[in-house]
Amino acid sequence: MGGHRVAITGASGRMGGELLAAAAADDAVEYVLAASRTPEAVTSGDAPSAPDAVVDEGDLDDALEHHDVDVLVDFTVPDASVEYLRTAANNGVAVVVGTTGYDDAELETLESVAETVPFLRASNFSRGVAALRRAVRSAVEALPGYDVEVTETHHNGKRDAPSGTALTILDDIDEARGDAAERVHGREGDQPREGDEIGVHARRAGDVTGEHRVLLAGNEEIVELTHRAGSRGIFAAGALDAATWLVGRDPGRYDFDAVLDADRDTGDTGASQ
Ligand SMILES: NC(=O)C1=CN([C@@H]2O[C@H](COP(=O)(O)OP(=O)(O)OC[C@H]3O[C@@H](n4cnc5c(N)ncnc54)[C@H](OP(=O)(O)O)[C@@H]3O)[C@@H](O)[C@H]2O)C=CC1
Ligand SMILES: O=C(O)C1=N[C@H](C(=O)O)C[C@H](O)C1
Repeated sequence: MGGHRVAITGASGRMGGELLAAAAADDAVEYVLAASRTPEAVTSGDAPSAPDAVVDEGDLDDALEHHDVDVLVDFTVPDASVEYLRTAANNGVAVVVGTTGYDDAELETLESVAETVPFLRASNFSRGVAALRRAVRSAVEALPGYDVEVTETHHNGKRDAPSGTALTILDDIDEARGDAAERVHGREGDQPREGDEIGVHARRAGDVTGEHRVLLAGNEEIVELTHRAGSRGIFAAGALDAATWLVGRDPGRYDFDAVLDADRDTGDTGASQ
């Protein structure tokens, strides 16, 4: 076989479960170590997605070496994630990170692992959002002076707002405009739109997997670009593709776009029939 060995932190979470299922179906993955602060809650036994081993988060350090892990995939919460990544870096294990909601200090610590190991972080591992980002950059460049508003909708269990993807799209818009616009979160009372500010709206409802919408309006016309995730499986599959791509690379920071570029070169677009 000769695939690689993956550790999944936060294995008891929504994304953790999806990653276990995707890893079980991925021929490039030879061995799965699941880690959690609640290992008893991790899918185990005879379930088709059951990992090869489950450890408590406190045992992660020893387990990475003992189970000869190549790459750690983390979708958890910022403070736990920073600790998991430090542990991975100390063990020379590559890291793929999907967690969102870091503050600036946490981000700095997180990114320092790239000095030691290959590190790839993305706020969204879907191919469709990568395409949405390209479309948004192109529309913003083509429509200078148009008003822009960004709206994201997620399930009622999501902690961070605005979503990591919305923040990435806002950064993309700033880059395309060559300027950092003021971000107005929600709107209430006597608060008309001013200058080139960008309105940002976060909605939390039901079990919505994730929707991102960018509205550009001006010149008596409207352009709306929307991505809707149909399942969390797309994020898990993207993260595992990134893990496969990352194993064996030099220490440093890598982008999900590089993974997608490599897939396009080989004709693997991830599209189901
Ligand atoms: N980049 C991308 O493509 C995507 C990113 N995400 C991001 O992934 C992250 C996880 O999302 P989701 O799976 O829905 O969240 P969940 O709340 O379902 O899972 C979070 C996981 O983290 C664990 N956890 C929570 N708090 C702690 C803590 N203090 N110490 C250790 N472990 C902890 C939970 O453990 P326990 O089960 O014991 O509570 C659980 O396993 C979020 O930041 C989300 O935004 C989500 C989807 C796609
Ligand atoms: O928490 C989620 O669910 C998601 N989080 C990511 C984000 O914050 O952008 C990606 C996706 O939208 C789902």
